[in-house]
Amino acid sequence: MTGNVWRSCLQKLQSELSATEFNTWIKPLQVKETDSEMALYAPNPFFVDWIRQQYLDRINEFLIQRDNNQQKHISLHVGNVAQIVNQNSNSQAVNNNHNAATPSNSKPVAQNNHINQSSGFQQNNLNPKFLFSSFVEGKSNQLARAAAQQVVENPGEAYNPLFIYGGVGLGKTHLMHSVGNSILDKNPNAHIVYLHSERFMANMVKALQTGTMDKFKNFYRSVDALLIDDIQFFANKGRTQEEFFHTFNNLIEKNKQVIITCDRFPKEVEGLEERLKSRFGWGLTVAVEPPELETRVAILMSKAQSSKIELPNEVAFFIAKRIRSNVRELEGALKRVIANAQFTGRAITLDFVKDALKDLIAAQDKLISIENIQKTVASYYKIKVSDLLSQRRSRSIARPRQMAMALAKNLTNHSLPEIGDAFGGKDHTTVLHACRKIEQLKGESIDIEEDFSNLLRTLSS
Ligand SMILES: Nc1ncnc2c1ncn2[C@@H]1O[C@H](COP(=O)(O)OP(=O)(O)OP(=O)(O)O)[C@@H](O)[C@H]1O
Repeated sequence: MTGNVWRSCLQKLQSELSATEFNTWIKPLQVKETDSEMALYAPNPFFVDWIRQQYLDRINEFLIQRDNNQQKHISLHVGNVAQIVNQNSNSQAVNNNHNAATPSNSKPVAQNNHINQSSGFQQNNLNPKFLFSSFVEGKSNQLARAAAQQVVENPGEAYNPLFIYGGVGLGKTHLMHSVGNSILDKNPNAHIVYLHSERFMANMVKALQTGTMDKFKNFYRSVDALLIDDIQFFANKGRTQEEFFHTFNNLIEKNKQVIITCDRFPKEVEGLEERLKSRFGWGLTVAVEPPELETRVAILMSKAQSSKIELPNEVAFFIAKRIRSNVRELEGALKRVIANAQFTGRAITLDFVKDALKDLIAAQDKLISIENIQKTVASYYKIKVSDLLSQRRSRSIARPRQMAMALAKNLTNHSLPEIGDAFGGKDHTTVLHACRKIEQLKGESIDIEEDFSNLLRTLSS
Protein backbone atom coordinates (compact mmCIF):
# COMPACT_ATOMS: atom_id res chain seq x y z
CA MET A 1 0.00 0.00 0.00
CA THR A 2 3.05 2.25 0.16
CA GLY A 3 2.41 5.60 -1.44
CA ASN A 4 -1.35 5.19 -1.96
CA VAL A 5 -2.41 7.29 0.97
CA TRP A 6 -0.06 10.08 0.01
CA ARG A 7 -1.27 9.96 -3.56
CA SER A 8 -4.87 10.51 -2.51
CA CYS A 9 -3.73 13.16 -0.05
CA LEU A 10 -1.99 14.90 -2.93
CA GLN A 11 -5.18 14.88 -4.97
CA LYS A 12 -7.08 16.39 -2.09
CA LEU A 13 -4.48 19.10 -1.51
CA GLN A 14 -4.33 19.84 -5.21
CA SER A 15 -8.07 20.41 -5.28
CA GLU A 16 -7.92 22.73 -2.27
CA LEU A 17 -4.79 24.79 -2.89
CA SER A 18 -3.92 27.22 -5.64
CA ALA A 19 -1.68 25.75 -8.33
CA THR A 20 1.23 27.97 -7.26
CA GLU A 21 0.90 26.97 -3.62
CA PHE A 22 0.63 23.32 -4.51
CA ASN A 23 3.61 23.42 -6.89
CA THR A 24 5.77 25.38 -4.48
CA TRP A 25 5.14 23.59 -1.22
CA ILE A 26 3.49 20.24 -1.75
CA LYS A 27 4.91 18.89 -4.99
CA PRO A 28 8.56 19.04 -3.83
CA LEU A 29 7.83 16.85 -0.80
CA GLN A 30 9.16 13.32 -0.95
CA VAL A 31 7.42 10.60 0.96
CA LYS A 32 8.31 7.30 2.54
CA GLU A 33 5.18 5.54 3.57
CA THR A 34 4.70 2.41 5.64
CA ASP A 35 1.49 0.99 7.14
CA SER A 36 1.98 2.92 10.33
CA GLU A 37 3.98 5.94 9.30
CA MET A 38 4.21 8.58 6.65
CA ALA A 39 7.59 10.34 6.57
CA LEU A 40 7.64 13.58 4.57
CA TYR A 41 10.99 14.92 3.36
CA ALA A 42 11.39 18.59 2.56
CA PRO A 43 14.47 20.29 1.08
CA ASN A 44 15.36 22.52 4.03
CA PRO A 45 14.40 23.51 7.59
CA PHE A 46 12.30 26.47 6.40
CA PHE A 47 10.31 24.21 4.21
CA VAL A 48 9.73 21.84 7.11
CA ASP A 49 8.57 24.70 9.31
CA TRP A 50 6.27 26.03 6.63
CA ILE A 51 4.70 22.64 6.03
CA ARG A 52 4.27 22.19 9.76
CA GLN A 53 2.60 25.56 10.18
CA GLN A 54 0.48 25.65 7.06
CA TYR A 55 -0.38 22.14 6.02
CA LEU A 56 0.28 19.57 8.73
CA ASP A 57 -3.16 19.91 10.34
CA ARG A 58 -4.82 19.55 6.98
CA ILE A 59 -2.81 16.43 6.15
CA ASN A 60 -3.58 14.98 9.58
CA GLU A 61 -7.29 15.64 9.16
CA PHE A 62 -7.26 13.95 5.83
CA LEU A 63 -5.60 10.86 7.27
CA ILE A 64 -8.09 10.68 10.11
CA GLN A 65 -11.04 10.90 7.73
CA ARG A 66 -9.61 8.48 5.23
CA ASP A 67 -8.50 5.78 7.61
CA ASN A 68 -11.49 5.80 9.95
CA ASN A 69 -9.39 7.24 12.70
CA GLN A 70 -6.63 4.68 12.22
CA GLN A 71 -4.23 7.55 11.86
CA LYS A 72 -0.74 7.07 10.49
CA HIS A 73 2.00 8.83 12.34
CA ILE A 74 3.38 11.71 10.28
CA SER A 75 6.97 12.81 10.61
CA LEU A 76 8.70 15.69 8.86
CA HIS A 77 12.35 15.63 7.87
CA VAL A 78 14.93 17.68 6.06
CA GLY A 79 16.54 15.98 3.09
CA ASN A 80 15.39 13.60 0.44
CA VAL A 81 14.45 9.98 0.68
CA ALA A 82 17.57 8.59 -0.99
CA GLN A 83 19.84 10.72 1.12
CA ILE A 84 18.07 9.84 4.34
CA VAL A 85 18.37 6.15 3.70
CA ASN A 86 22.15 6.63 3.71
CA GLN A 87 22.47 9.38 6.26
CA ASN A 88 19.92 8.96 8.95
CA SER A 89 21.49 11.59 11.10
CA ASN A 90 20.48 14.32 8.67
CA SER A 91 16.82 13.95 9.38
CA GLN A 92 14.84 16.06 11.77
CA ALA A 93 11.67 14.61 13.14
CA VAL A 94 8.80 17.02 13.36
CA ASN A 95 8.81 17.01 17.13
CA ASN A 96 12.37 18.22 17.30
CA ASN A 97 12.51 21.65 18.73
CA HIS A 98 14.34 23.01 15.73
CA ASN A 99 14.63 26.73 15.41
CA ALA A 100 14.49 27.30 11.67
CA ALA A 101 15.56 30.92 11.84
CA THR A 102 19.18 30.15 12.61
CA PRO A 103 21.09 33.34 12.00
CA SER A 104 23.86 33.17 9.46
CA ASN A 105 27.34 33.05 10.91
CA SER A 106 28.58 36.54 11.38
CA LYS A 107 32.12 36.96 10.20
CA PRO A 108 34.37 39.81 11.21
CA VAL A 109 33.99 42.67 8.77
CA ALA A 110 37.11 42.91 6.69
CA GLN A 111 38.08 44.01 3.27
CA ASN A 112 35.43 43.29 0.66
CA ASN A 113 37.00 40.49 -1.32
CA HIS A 114 34.13 39.22 -3.40
CA ILE A 115 36.27 39.40 -6.52
CA ASN A 116 39.11 37.02 -6.08
CA GLN A 117 41.98 38.86 -7.68
CA SER A 118 44.54 36.15 -7.21
CA SER A 119 42.50 33.34 -8.73
CA GLY A 120 42.73 34.52 -12.30
CA PHE A 121 38.94 34.06 -12.55
CA GLN A 122 37.86 37.59 -11.93
CA GLN A 123 34.14 37.69 -12.55
CA ASN A 124 31.54 40.22 -13.53
CA ASN A 125 30.80 42.17 -10.44
CA LEU A 126 27.33 42.57 -9.02
CA ASN A 127 25.36 45.35 -10.62
CA PRO A 128 24.92 47.89 -7.80
CA LYS A 129 21.69 49.13 -9.39
CA PHE A 130 19.96 45.78 -9.08
CA LEU A 131 18.56 46.11 -5.58
CA PHE A 132 15.41 44.98 -3.82
CA SER A 133 14.55 48.65 -3.39
CA SER A 134 14.50 49.19 -7.16
CA PHE A 135 12.57 46.00 -7.85
CA VAL A 136 8.85 46.65 -8.20
CA GLU A 137 6.76 43.95 -6.65
CA GLY A 138 3.60 42.60 -8.26
CA LYS A 139 1.57 39.42 -8.35
CA SER A 140 3.81 38.12 -11.12
CA ASN A 141 7.01 38.18 -9.08
CA GLN A 142 5.83 38.18 -5.46
CA LEU A 143 6.84 34.66 -4.60
CA ALA A 144 10.23 34.90 -6.27
CA ARG A 145 10.95 38.14 -4.47
CA ALA A 146 9.89 36.76 -1.09
CA ALA A 147 12.07 33.69 -1.59
CA ALA A 148 15.02 35.86 -2.62
CA GLN A 149 14.61 37.93 0.55
CA GLN A 150 14.52 34.79 2.66
CA VAL A 151 17.82 33.77 1.10
CA VAL A 152 19.36 37.04 2.26
CA GLU A 153 18.19 36.32 5.81
CA ASN A 154 19.74 32.86 5.84
CA PRO A 155 22.13 32.32 2.96
CA GLY A 156 22.85 28.67 2.32
CA GLU A 157 20.07 27.58 4.62
CA ALA A 158 16.74 29.01 3.57
CA TYR A 159 16.39 27.78 0.02
CA ASN A 160 19.35 26.09 -1.50
CA PRO A 161 19.53 26.21 -4.41
CA LEU A 162 17.10 28.99 -5.21
CA PHE A 163 16.04 28.35 -8.78
CA ILE A 164 14.32 31.31 -10.48
CA TYR A 165 12.79 30.71 -13.88
CA GLY A 166 10.73 32.70 -16.37
CA GLY A 167 10.79 34.34 -19.79
CA VAL A 168 13.35 36.89 -20.94
CA GLY A 169 13.54 40.31 -19.37
CA LEU A 170 11.28 39.59 -16.41
CA GLY A 171 13.69 40.44 -13.60
CA LYS A 172 15.44 37.15 -12.81
CA THR A 173 18.91 38.67 -13.03
CA HIS A 174 17.78 41.74 -11.12
CA LEU A 175 16.50 39.59 -8.26
CA MET A 176 19.63 37.47 -8.22
CA HIS A 177 21.86 40.55 -7.96
CA SER A 178 19.59 41.98 -5.28
CA VAL A 179 20.32 38.93 -3.16
CA GLY A 180 24.05 39.25 -3.77
CA ASN A 181 24.06 42.98 -3.00
CA SER A 182 22.02 42.51 0.16
CA ILE A 183 24.21 39.68 1.43
CA LEU A 184 27.23 41.92 0.87
CA ASP A 185 25.51 44.76 2.68
CA LYS A 186 25.08 42.57 5.72
CA ASN A 187 28.44 40.93 5.41
CA PRO A 188 30.95 42.85 3.27
CA ASN A 189 33.40 40.02 3.70
CA ALA A 190 31.20 37.51 1.90
CA HIS A 191 32.71 36.05 -1.22
CA ILE A 192 29.94 36.32 -3.80
CA VAL A 193 30.39 35.35 -7.41
CA TYR A 194 27.89 36.25 -10.11
CA LEU A 195 28.39 34.97 -13.62
CA HIS A 196 26.56 34.04 -16.72
CA SER A 197 26.57 30.31 -17.44
CA GLU A 198 28.39 30.92 -20.73
CA ARG A 199 31.19 32.61 -18.79
CA PHE A 200 31.42 29.58 -16.50
CA MET A 201 31.82 27.43 -19.58
CA ALA A 202 34.38 29.75 -21.18
CA ASN A 203 36.42 29.84 -17.97
CA MET A 204 36.34 26.07 -17.77
CA VAL A 205 37.50 25.68 -21.38
CA LYS A 206 40.31 28.10 -20.73
CA ALA A 207 41.32 26.22 -17.59
CA LEU A 208 41.34 22.96 -19.53
CA GLN A 209 43.51 24.49 -22.23
CA THR A 210 45.98 26.00 -19.81
CA GLY A 211 46.07 23.04 -17.44
CA THR A 212 44.68 25.11 -14.57
CA MET A 213 41.61 23.07 -13.70
CA ASP A 214 42.61 22.84 -10.04
CA LYS A 215 42.62 26.60 -9.80
CA PHE A 216 39.25 26.74 -11.55
CA LYS A 217 37.73 24.21 -9.19
CA ASN A 218 39.17 25.85 -6.10
CA PHE A 219 37.88 29.23 -7.12
CA TYR A 220 34.25 28.24 -7.61
CA ARG A 221 34.27 25.91 -4.63
CA SER A 222 35.56 28.58 -2.29
CA VAL A 223 32.70 31.06 -2.68
CA ASP A 224 30.02 31.85 -0.12
CA ALA A 225 27.43 32.31 -2.82
CA LEU A 226 27.45 31.35 -6.48
CA LEU A 227 24.91 33.18 -8.65
CA ILE A 228 24.69 31.64 -12.05
CA ASP A 229 22.53 33.11 -14.79
CA ASP A 230 20.65 31.51 -17.69
CA ILE A 231 21.56 27.92 -16.97
CA GLN A 232 19.71 26.81 -20.12
CA PHE A 233 23.01 27.51 -21.91
CA PHE A 234 24.40 24.37 -20.27
CA ALA A 235 22.09 22.25 -22.43
CA ASN A 236 24.03 19.58 -24.34
CA LYS A 237 27.34 20.78 -22.88
CA GLY A 238 28.25 17.54 -21.14
CA ARG A 239 31.67 18.48 -19.79
CA THR A 240 30.42 21.79 -18.42
CA GLN A 241 27.47 20.10 -16.77
CA GLU A 242 29.80 17.54 -15.22
CA GLU A 243 31.99 20.26 -13.76
CA PHE A 244 29.05 22.32 -12.58
CA PHE A 245 27.51 19.23 -10.99
CA HIS A 246 30.57 18.76 -8.77
CA THR A 247 30.85 22.45 -7.96
CA PHE A 248 27.17 22.54 -7.09
CA ASN A 249 27.35 19.48 -4.82
CA ASN A 250 30.43 20.81 -3.11
CA LEU A 251 28.78 24.17 -2.34
CA ILE A 252 25.46 22.72 -1.23
CA GLU A 253 27.21 20.26 1.09
CA LYS A 254 29.00 23.19 2.74
CA ASN A 255 25.76 25.19 3.03
CA LYS A 256 27.03 27.77 0.59
CA GLN A 257 24.26 29.50 -1.31
CA VAL A 258 23.60 28.70 -4.95
CA ILE A 259 21.16 30.76 -7.02
CA ILE A 260 20.32 29.74 -10.54
CA THR A 261 18.20 31.38 -13.20
CA CYS A 262 16.79 29.76 -16.28
CA ASP A 263 14.34 30.65 -19.00
CA ARG A 264 12.13 27.68 -18.16
CA PHE A 265 11.22 25.12 -15.53
CA PRO A 266 14.28 22.86 -14.95
CA LYS A 267 12.52 19.70 -16.09
CA GLU A 268 11.72 21.38 -19.40
CA VAL A 269 15.34 22.10 -20.32
CA GLU A 270 16.22 19.58 -22.98
CA GLY A 271 19.82 18.45 -22.99
CA LEU A 272 20.28 18.98 -19.25
CA GLU A 273 21.27 15.86 -17.32
CA GLU A 274 18.62 14.31 -15.10
CA ARG A 275 20.89 14.36 -12.05
CA LEU A 276 21.23 18.15 -12.37
CA LYS A 277 17.50 18.63 -12.88
CA SER A 278 16.74 16.57 -9.82
CA ARG A 279 19.28 18.43 -7.69
CA PHE A 280 17.90 21.77 -8.75
CA GLY A 281 14.64 20.65 -7.19
CA TRP A 282 16.25 20.19 -3.76
CA GLY A 283 15.79 23.83 -2.88
CA LEU A 284 13.01 26.09 -4.01
CA THR A 285 11.94 26.64 -7.59
CA VAL A 286 10.02 29.84 -8.21
CA ALA A 287 8.65 31.45 -11.35
CA VAL A 288 8.57 35.05 -12.46
CA GLU A 289 5.68 35.69 -14.79
CA PRO A 290 5.13 38.58 -17.19
CA PRO A 291 3.88 41.50 -15.10
CA GLU A 292 0.23 42.46 -15.23
CA LEU A 293 -0.85 45.95 -16.28
CA GLU A 294 -0.74 47.56 -12.81
CA THR A 295 2.79 46.30 -12.20
CA ARG A 296 3.92 47.49 -15.62
CA VAL A 297 2.60 50.95 -14.79
CA ALA A 298 4.32 50.88 -11.39
CA ILE A 299 7.60 49.82 -13.00
CA LEU A 300 7.40 52.69 -15.50
CA MET A 301 6.65 55.18 -12.73
CA SER A 302 9.53 53.90 -10.66
CA LYS A 303 12.00 54.01 -13.57
CA ALA A 304 10.81 57.49 -14.55
CA GLN A 305 11.24 58.66 -10.98
CA SER A 306 14.78 57.35 -10.79
CA SER A 307 15.54 59.17 -14.06
CA LYS A 308 13.97 62.28 -12.47
CA ILE A 309 11.35 62.45 -15.22
CA GLU A 310 7.74 63.30 -14.61
CA LEU A 311 5.59 60.76 -16.38
CA PRO A 312 1.89 61.64 -16.68
CA ASN A 313 -0.42 58.82 -15.59
CA GLU A 314 -2.13 58.51 -18.95
CA VAL A 315 1.23 58.18 -20.65
CA ALA A 316 2.37 55.45 -18.26
CA PHE A 317 -0.88 53.56 -18.86
CA PHE A 318 -0.57 53.98 -22.60
CA ILE A 319 2.97 52.55 -22.68
CA ALA A 320 2.11 49.76 -20.26
CA LYS A 321 -0.94 48.74 -22.25
CA ARG A 322 0.91 48.64 -25.54
CA ILE A 323 4.21 47.06 -24.41
CA ARG A 324 3.31 43.84 -22.68
CA SER A 325 6.06 41.40 -23.52
CA ASN A 326 8.58 42.02 -20.76
CA VAL A 327 10.15 44.58 -18.50
CA ARG A 328 13.26 45.02 -20.62
CA GLU A 329 11.08 46.11 -23.57
CA LEU A 330 9.13 48.37 -21.26
CA GLU A 331 12.33 49.98 -20.02
CA GLY A 332 13.56 50.32 -23.60
CA ALA A 333 10.34 52.12 -24.59
CA LEU A 334 10.65 54.53 -21.68
CA LYS A 335 14.30 55.22 -22.45
CA ARG A 336 13.36 55.98 -26.03
CA VAL A 337 10.64 58.40 -24.92
CA ILE A 338 13.00 60.17 -22.52
CA ALA A 339 15.79 60.42 -25.10
CA ASN A 340 13.40 61.78 -27.74
CA ALA A 341 11.97 64.32 -25.34
CA GLN A 342 15.42 65.50 -24.32
CA PHE A 343 16.59 65.64 -27.90
CA THR A 344 13.61 67.58 -29.24
CA GLY A 345 12.90 69.57 -26.09
CA ARG A 346 9.22 68.55 -26.26
CA ALA A 347 7.03 67.69 -23.28
CA ILE A 348 6.11 64.06 -22.66
CA THR A 349 2.44 64.09 -23.67
CA LEU A 350 0.31 61.25 -24.96
CA ASP A 351 0.58 62.44 -28.57
CA PHE A 352 4.32 62.81 -28.27
CA VAL A 353 4.66 59.26 -26.92
CA LYS A 354 2.38 57.76 -29.58
CA ASP A 355 4.64 59.28 -32.17
CA ALA A 356 7.91 58.41 -30.46
CA LEU A 357 6.93 54.75 -30.07
CA LYS A 358 5.02 54.16 -33.27
CA ASP A 359 7.50 51.65 -34.78
CA LEU A 360 7.81 49.75 -31.55
CA ILE A 361 4.07 49.53 -31.08
CA ALA A 362 3.50 48.43 -34.66
CA ALA A 363 6.14 45.73 -34.20
CA GLN A 364 4.51 44.51 -30.97
CA ASP A 365 1.04 44.46 -32.52
CA LYS A 366 2.35 42.48 -35.45
CA LEU A 367 4.13 40.07 -33.17
CA ILE A 368 1.09 39.23 -31.11
CA SER A 369 -1.76 39.02 -33.57
CA ILE A 370 -4.83 36.86 -33.01
CA GLU A 371 -3.66 34.76 -35.92
CA ASN A 372 -0.31 34.22 -34.28
CA ILE A 373 -2.02 33.22 -31.03
CA GLN A 374 -4.23 30.74 -32.87
CA LYS A 375 -1.23 29.16 -34.61
CA THR A 376 0.75 28.91 -31.39
CA VAL A 377 -2.13 27.45 -29.38
CA ALA A 378 -3.04 24.98 -32.12
CA SER A 379 0.51 23.72 -32.36
CA TYR A 380 0.84 23.54 -28.55
CA TYR A 381 -2.25 21.32 -28.26
CA LYS A 382 -1.46 19.50 -31.51
CA ILE A 383 -4.73 20.42 -33.19
CA LYS A 384 -5.48 22.43 -36.33
CA VAL A 385 -6.18 26.16 -36.48
CA SER A 386 -9.37 25.27 -38.37
CA ASP A 387 -10.51 23.31 -35.27
CA LEU A 388 -10.21 26.47 -33.21
CA LEU A 389 -12.39 28.32 -35.69
CA SER A 390 -14.92 25.50 -35.99
CA GLN A 391 -18.14 24.96 -34.03
CA ARG A 392 -16.87 21.69 -32.52
CA ARG A 393 -17.55 21.45 -28.82
CA SER A 394 -15.58 18.40 -27.72
CA ARG A 395 -13.36 19.15 -24.72
CA SER A 396 -10.14 18.53 -26.70
CA ILE A 397 -11.06 21.40 -29.01
CA ALA A 398 -13.21 23.63 -26.80
CA ARG A 399 -10.57 24.04 -24.08
CA PRO A 400 -7.75 25.11 -26.44
CA ARG A 401 -10.23 27.46 -28.13
CA GLN A 402 -11.05 29.05 -24.76
CA MET A 403 -7.34 29.28 -24.01
CA ALA A 404 -6.66 31.01 -27.33
CA MET A 405 -9.53 33.45 -26.78
CA ALA A 406 -8.31 34.29 -23.27
CA LEU A 407 -4.79 34.87 -24.56
CA ALA A 408 -6.12 37.08 -27.35
CA LYS A 409 -7.95 39.19 -24.77
CA ASN A 410 -4.85 39.37 -22.58
CA LEU A 411 -2.27 40.03 -25.25
CA THR A 412 -3.97 42.13 -27.91
CA ASN A 413 -6.03 45.28 -27.94
CA HIS A 414 -8.89 43.69 -29.83
CA SER A 415 -12.39 43.97 -28.42
CA LEU A 416 -14.49 40.94 -27.45
CA PRO A 417 -16.59 41.11 -30.66
CA GLU A 418 -13.42 41.38 -32.78
CA ILE A 419 -11.95 38.33 -31.07
CA GLY A 420 -15.24 36.45 -31.54
CA ASP A 421 -15.16 37.29 -35.26
CA ALA A 422 -11.61 36.07 -35.60
CA PHE A 423 -12.68 32.70 -34.16
CA GLY A 424 -15.09 31.87 -36.95
CA GLY A 425 -17.78 34.39 -36.05
CA LYS A 426 -18.42 33.56 -32.39
CA ASP A 427 -20.51 35.83 -30.19
CA HIS A 428 -18.72 38.23 -27.82
CA THR A 429 -20.40 36.51 -24.83
CA THR A 430 -18.65 33.27 -25.84
CA VAL A 431 -15.32 35.10 -25.67
CA LEU A 432 -16.19 36.58 -22.29
CA HIS A 433 -17.19 33.16 -21.00
CA ALA A 434 -13.89 31.71 -22.30
CA CYS A 435 -11.84 34.38 -20.49
CA ARG A 436 -13.69 33.79 -17.21
CA LYS A 437 -13.47 30.02 -17.55
CA ILE A 438 -9.70 30.07 -18.12
CA GLU A 439 -9.21 32.47 -15.22
CA GLN A 440 -11.19 30.12 -12.97
CA LEU A 441 -9.44 26.97 -14.22
CA LYS A 442 -6.00 28.53 -13.75
CA GLY A 443 -6.72 28.66 -10.03
CA GLU A 444 -8.01 25.09 -9.93
CA SER A 445 -5.78 23.08 -12.20
CA ILE A 446 -2.02 23.04 -12.37
CA ASP A 447 -2.16 21.79 -15.94
CA ILE A 448 -4.19 24.74 -17.14
CA GLU A 449 -2.04 27.19 -15.21
CA GLU A 450 1.09 25.67 -16.73
CA ASP A 451 -0.40 25.68 -20.22
CA PHE A 452 -1.32 29.33 -19.84
CA SER A 453 2.13 30.33 -18.55
CA ASN A 454 3.92 28.30 -21.24
CA LEU A 455 1.85 29.85 -24.00
CA LEU A 456 2.24 33.33 -22.54
CA ARG A 457 5.98 32.83 -22.45
CA THR A 458 6.16 31.55 -26.00
CA LEU A 459 4.00 34.35 -27.33
CA SER A 460 5.78 37.09 -25.40
CA SER A 461 9.32 36.09 -26.25
N1 LIG B 1 9.94 44.01 -11.12
C1 LIG B 1 10.86 44.82 -11.64
N2 LIG B 1 11.06 46.05 -11.12
C2 LIG B 1 11.97 46.89 -11.66
N3 LIG B 1 12.75 46.58 -12.70
C3 LIG B 1 12.59 45.37 -13.26
C4 LIG B 1 11.65 44.43 -12.76
N4 LIG B 1 11.72 43.32 -13.50
C5 LIG B 1 12.67 43.54 -14.42
N5 LIG B 1 13.20 44.78 -14.29
C6 LIG B 1 14.23 45.40 -15.12
O1 LIG B 1 14.10 44.86 -16.45
C7 LIG B 1 15.39 44.63 -17.01
C8 LIG B 1 15.51 43.18 -17.38
O2 LIG B 1 15.55 42.41 -16.19
P1 LIG B 1 16.53 41.17 -15.99
O3 LIG B 1 17.81 41.41 -16.74
O4 LIG B 1 16.63 40.89 -14.54
O5 LIG B 1 15.70 40.06 -16.75
P2 LIG B 1 15.96 38.50 -16.85
O6 LIG B 1 14.68 37.85 -16.42
O7 LIG B 1 17.18 38.10 -16.15
O8 LIG B 1 16.13 38.32 -18.41
P3 LIG B 1 17.08 37.30 -19.26
O9 LIG B 1 16.44 35.98 -19.17
O10 LIG B 1 17.04 37.89 -20.62
O11 LIG B 1 18.44 37.33 -18.65
C9 LIG B 1 16.41 45.07 -15.98
O12 LIG B 1 16.83 46.36 -16.27
C10 LIG B 1 15.62 45.07 -14.67
O13 LIG B 1 16.09 46.05 -13.76
